Amino acid sequence: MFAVFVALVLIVASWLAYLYKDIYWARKKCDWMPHAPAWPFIGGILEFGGHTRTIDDIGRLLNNPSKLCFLQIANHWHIMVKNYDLMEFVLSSNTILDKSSEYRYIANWLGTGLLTAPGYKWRQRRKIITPAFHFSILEQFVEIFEANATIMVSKLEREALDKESVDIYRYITAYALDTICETAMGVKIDTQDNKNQDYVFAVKDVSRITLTRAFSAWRGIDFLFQFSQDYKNQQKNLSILHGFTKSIIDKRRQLLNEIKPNNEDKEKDVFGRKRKMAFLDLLLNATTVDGQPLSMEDIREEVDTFMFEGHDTTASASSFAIYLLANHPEVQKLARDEQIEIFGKDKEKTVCYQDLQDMKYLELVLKETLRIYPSVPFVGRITNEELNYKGHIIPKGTILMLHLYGMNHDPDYFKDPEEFRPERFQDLSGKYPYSYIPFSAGPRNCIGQKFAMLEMKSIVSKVLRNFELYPTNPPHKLVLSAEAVLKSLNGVNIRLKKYNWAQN
Ligand code: HEM
Repeated sequence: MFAVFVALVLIVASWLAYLYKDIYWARKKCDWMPHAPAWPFIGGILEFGGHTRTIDDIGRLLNNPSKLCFLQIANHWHIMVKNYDLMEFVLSSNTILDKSSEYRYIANWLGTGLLTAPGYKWRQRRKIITPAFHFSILEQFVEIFEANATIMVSKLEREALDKESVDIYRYITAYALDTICETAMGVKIDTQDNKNQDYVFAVKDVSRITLTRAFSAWRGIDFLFQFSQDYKNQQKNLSILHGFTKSIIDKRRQLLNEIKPNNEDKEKDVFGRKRKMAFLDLLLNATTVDGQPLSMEDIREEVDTFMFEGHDTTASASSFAIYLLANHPEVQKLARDEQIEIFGKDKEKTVCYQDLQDMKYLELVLKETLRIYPSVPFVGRITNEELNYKGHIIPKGTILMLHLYGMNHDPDYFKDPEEFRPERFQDLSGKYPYSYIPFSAGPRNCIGQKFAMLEMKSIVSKVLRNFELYPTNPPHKLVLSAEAVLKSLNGVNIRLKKYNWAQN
């Protein structure tokens, strides 16, 4: 019996030694930066006090002159980065392209689509997908943005006008889901009319579970996670999400087949309307380097990636922009004056791409919103070789956690960082380009950045043309949570009154 016990102890000890041996060396090699307190085995997990405190907790660890911190969590180690030079070094690199291990939680849903793809696969996919964001394609989407925004305005008029408080995020997120689905997949899902709610719920729940796993010592371990209730929820949700995407891909494939080739109608859809090119069409027609069409799985993971990256990010940012406008009447006035200049007497005139380009002040408002509330607060990479950075070693296998939120709120880069001042972007000299990178930077930057700015301008413009925005009484205080996308856990509440455009 004693021998079995000793054998067991030896097995466990060897297993732990195997798991933790690299950390010992990583610690030593990273002695050129401050280290977060670490307990045996669990490391620095106790430094974190739950997801509403993640931003502050990381900010605290980085509050030192180097703006760097070595952090061990279980058997992984991170370098947390708010240091300008290292941020630039990582993001501008053509070799530090692999995403960190936290992304594998979302990979259950997104597979290895563009966001999560390892470097070698990413290059090929990025080449295939880049044309989908050409100006001529984005231009076609303006009509879809506007049509869905009209539905949202009617809903707000019915349900939210003159109420004490309305959570604008709820409305914008449904708008953004409808919009990304119609643009990316070419189909309407009408979530604004309360359809496909199981899909909407599954999107939300999978995002929540992803965050919980990224910041939990035991849920991050696949073997333990499979015994939790969230594992069961996740499996159910994934089957809804993947089933939905597959059925959409099938429908779109069928629709494209029904359009007669070499026929003057080929630019029209089956309903006789001018056919819009969806990203999905591009994927259905794409081939790999060896001339093979993309498989169903290849297409599905890209469509899921766009559904995720393309709605939650813009929904959060647009809601925060509207919240900031409601709380800053002088900025709201300037933004509306610009709308009046562009739309003249007719607030319902057909909006075109150029109109959105002309909204220069609104663009400053959105940039400043993304500085204060960056939709993606952190970006993670992993090193797959040992790196030499200014004579220091960054070991192979290091997770580099880039704190975009922290940079944006650092007074060394932005004077009075907590103040909402869109004008600051008018004369930002460009001295520190990597201090403001809401869409990341370098080769793996956000492919949807132009799409996002257009969509956000479109929806905020529509709201400004139809409503006066006010803070709630007392003013609503946001409870921020750094999920995969930055959110407010208690909603984004404001008050709305009808804006009388005729007075202009
Ligand atoms: C306010 C809106 C948005 C913000 C702030 C934003 C921000 C970002 C950031 C920071 C990254 C880098 C993520 C990382 O390295 O982990 C990224 C990547 C990406 N974004 Fe966006 N995004 C926005 C909207 C969109 C939209 C609308 C789409 C699609 C229509 C999109 C699609 C993507 C994709 C596919 C990637 C991965 C790119 C690659 O690795 O090549 N994003 N985004």
